[in-house]
Amino acid sequence: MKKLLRKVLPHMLLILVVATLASVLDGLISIFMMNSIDAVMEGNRVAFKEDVVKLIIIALTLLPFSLFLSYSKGIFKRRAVTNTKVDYISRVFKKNINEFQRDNNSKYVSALTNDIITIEANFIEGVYEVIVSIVNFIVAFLVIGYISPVALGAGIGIGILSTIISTLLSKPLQKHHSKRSELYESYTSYIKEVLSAFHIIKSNNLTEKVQDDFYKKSHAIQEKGYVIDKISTYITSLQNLNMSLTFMGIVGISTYMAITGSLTLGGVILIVNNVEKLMMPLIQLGEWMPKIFSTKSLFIKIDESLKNQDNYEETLEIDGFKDAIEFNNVSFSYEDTEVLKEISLTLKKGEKYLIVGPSGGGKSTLLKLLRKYFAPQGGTIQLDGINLKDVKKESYFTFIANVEQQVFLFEDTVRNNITLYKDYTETEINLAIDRAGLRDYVDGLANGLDSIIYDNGKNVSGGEKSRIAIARGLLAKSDIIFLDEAFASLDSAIAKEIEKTILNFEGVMVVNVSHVVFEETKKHYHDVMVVKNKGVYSL
Ligand SMILES: Nc1ncnc2c1ncn2[C@@H]1O[C@H](COP(=O)(O)OP(=O)(O)OP(=O)(O)O)[C@@H](O)[C@H]1O
Repeated sequence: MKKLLRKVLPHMLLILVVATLASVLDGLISIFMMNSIDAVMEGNRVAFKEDVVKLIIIALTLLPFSLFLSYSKGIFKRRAVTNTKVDYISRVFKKNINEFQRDNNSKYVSALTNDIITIEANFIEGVYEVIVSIVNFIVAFLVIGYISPVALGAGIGIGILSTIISTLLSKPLQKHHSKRSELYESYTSYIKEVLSAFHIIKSNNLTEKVQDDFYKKSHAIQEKGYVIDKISTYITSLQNLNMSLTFMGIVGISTYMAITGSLTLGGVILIVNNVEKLMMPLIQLGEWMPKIFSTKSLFIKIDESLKNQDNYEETLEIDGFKDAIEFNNVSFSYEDTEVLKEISLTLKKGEKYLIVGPSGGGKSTLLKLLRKYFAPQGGTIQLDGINLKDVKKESYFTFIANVEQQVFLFEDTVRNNITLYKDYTETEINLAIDRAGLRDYVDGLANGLDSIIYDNGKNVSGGEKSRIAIARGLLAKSDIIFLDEAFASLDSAIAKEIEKTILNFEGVMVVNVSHVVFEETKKHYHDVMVVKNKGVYSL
């Protein structure tokens, strides 16, 4: 909340300056109007004419300021909303990989859509309204004070009462906004699940159940929105009642002062005119302050969800993988499930390792430790003699490539999908394509490397996706390639062919976690290891 305000401070100051100038000009219009009415009452034609000319000049000057004020609001909102979104996404990418994977990513989608829309409607819009209202209130306050301190005293009373009411009433709103945000999160997750399971739902005749569940979830959100609107209406009604009573009071006081001769007719008109200008900002403040306060819970929720539990400071950069990765008595547990216990092993540069074992044995966990998604709770993993825990992730990730069963492809050219938007020469790209066995695929495309891959590879086969992932690793000149069930969904002939290609990579260490084991390729690995019963054993 505070960070966002700091970032848009110059825009807020601009609004403050423009709103102040516009409001002062408006106040001057009231004063010259009062003077012109009093001049008419006194029969002073010369003074009347002068005041009317001044009135017209000020009214014309006010026009560009009013336009600029609404323009500044647009700029302020655009900047504040963009900033909130960009800041959010950059903080999401600061999450640790394992902590991000532990969450359902609908949480982030919901925050980026629903929560940010609420922040825009209640906080960002609210900040603008509050600045303008405060400025208008102060100017109307000074104008009335200039004519009648008594009426001004009444104005102070309204201000204090109104602020107290707004603050007290914003508490229940905060709670409901936070609850609605949670409902949105679960709703977004549900929609994602239902749309991904479209064919399963249709082919198992589950449409009615889905529609029923969908109704319940949508209804819960609408119900919460209804409660929020209801509370907001109560708040606004109370504020309006407060304003109406005070308005009547001030008009009564100024009329009485006119009857007793302590105020001119122009003065009464000025006060009546400015009481409204004093009231409107207060009504606005009464409406917007609870909305602004209610978003506090959303900012807190977003902050909490973006915090990393593990904030270990990595200090070392590496310039490549030179010798070996060693596990020294490494133990790892998920909460209370111990998966690996005091394992020791050495993986050497350029060598190829096949990791097998029963389901749930801990193969993926071993790979996650190697990929630095987790750090072990016991023992150490040494990379060329230094503790992997101390190596900066970005630095380590430069030298490793991951090939998984699910390969993510961007909706972009084959070239950009292979280079991952980094600069390489045509020779380097072509070499990687040849070594990954992608030559036939690329040559068969109408536009070669400039052909577009659509919708996460709808027009690319499973084997071609794996080869693209391998070409990425080769091009990045990775020293280590980790494969995680990379061949699981491939035709065995294609899988064997890709595996053979990888086994021939010189100088590259390969760690292949796989259920799919081919006898003819198995013998080409330097070591085949089984991960089971919390240990790792060479076959
Ligand atoms: N994020 C997690 N939180 C809690 N427990 C987990 C988590 N990930 C894995 N486990 C548990 O740790 C154990 C090892 O899981 P792991 O995924 O490493 O096994 P695996 O050998 O790769 O299994 P599979 O071959 O079925 O993929 C399993 O009992 C699993 O339930």
